[in-house]
Amino acid sequence: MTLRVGIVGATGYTALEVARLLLAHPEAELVAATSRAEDGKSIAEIHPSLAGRCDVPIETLDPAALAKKCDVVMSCLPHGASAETCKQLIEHGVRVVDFSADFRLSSQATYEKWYGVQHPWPERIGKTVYGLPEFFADQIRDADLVANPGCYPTSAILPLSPLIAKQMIEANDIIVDSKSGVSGAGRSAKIGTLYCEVNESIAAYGVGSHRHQPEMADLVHRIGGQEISLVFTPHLTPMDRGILSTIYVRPRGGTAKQVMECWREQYADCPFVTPVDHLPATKHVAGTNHVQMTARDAGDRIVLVCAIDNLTKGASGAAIQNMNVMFGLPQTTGL
Ligand SMILES: NC(=O)C1=CN([C@@H]2O[C@H](COP(=O)(O)OP(=O)(O)OC[C@H]3O[C@@H](n4cnc5c(N)ncnc54)[C@H](OP(=O)(O)O)[C@@H]3O)[C@@H](O)[C@H]2O)C=CC1
Ligand SMILES: CC(=O)N[C@@H](CCC(=O)OP(=O)(O)O)C(=O)O
Repeated sequence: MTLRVGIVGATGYTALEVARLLLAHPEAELVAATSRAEDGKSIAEIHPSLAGRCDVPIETLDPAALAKKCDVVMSCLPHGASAETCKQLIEHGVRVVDFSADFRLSSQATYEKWYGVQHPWPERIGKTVYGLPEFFADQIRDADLVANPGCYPTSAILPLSPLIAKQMIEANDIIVDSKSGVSGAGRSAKIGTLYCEVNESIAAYGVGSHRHQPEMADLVHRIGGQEISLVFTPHLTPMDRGILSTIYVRPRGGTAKQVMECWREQYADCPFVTPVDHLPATKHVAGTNHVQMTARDAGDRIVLVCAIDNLTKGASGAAIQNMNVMFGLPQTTGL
């Protein structure tokens, strides 16, 4: 039976990436798409790269109607708005992958501090599985709601967690320096993402205050069993898509070679995570769900370098991977 997939927030970049990936998925099909602004158009009118390949109409569907049409809904909404929609969809019996940060953290207080809003459904905080099948596939399988990871956190949690779990690095001395393509900021116009602002320029932002810092710390703690403290600095770079994270850690006696061995053992059965000998670049993973990472000795530190595509493994590819796990398909189906 073909899985019927719906998208809420169909005008955005992650929605386009879900639609693109579903075109190649042999067991799932996009059947419904909603938006507040573009009711009555087809999804290909909003995303011209889909022309001739996908003509799903964009409709105003209430959660009950959407739930009836779908086996799973991708909630591609911003944080805050997403939680309320997810709640209503689940109450109407459909399973949901939430792209926002609303259910990723394990504490309501941390969410409200970093996001500056009251949580609309606090009962589910700490009771929603984090959508990283590399660690949580068993819980994802039966979940009604999956909190799809943030893009930057994916690029830090995957390299760091096994090293913390094995106590190979100092837990309180970690620097995550990340660069992202502009699609990470979403499709709606903001001055900081205009061509003239980002072209031929790289800039740091959110220094010491970016909301992905607590997500990285929370998840590495949950997976690795040890509290960590880290500094995270994101940068906006003049490319469409991709994230490169350069992570500075202090080894507890080991070497980069041992880090690579640890990763190779940890991710041996994970089809999308590849420790590589070369220095990964965003181009090596662009448009794919793959994660490449490597480690190098550098004085009294080890430097970890991890590349992902923010729209694929950082968002929509991960969501399809999660959907596959939820419905008993191989993780790689359609990816
Ligand atoms: N871009 C990326 O690389 C990543 C994004 N994410 C997360 O995925 C989600 C979607 O991101 P992305 O596609 O980039 O975002 P976009 O800004 O491109 O699209 C978001 C969509 O949500 C709808 N929307 C916006 N505000 C509201 C609101 N208040 N209530 C209801 N609907 C609203 C809009 O549709 P309309 O106005 O037509 O209703 C819009 O199409 C966000 O939570 C984002 O943080 C996660 C990882 C990576
Ligand atoms: C380049 C850029 O602006 N990136 C976004 C992160 C996108 C993302 O993953 O955001 P959520 O955690 O909200 O889902 C940012 O820094 O806000």
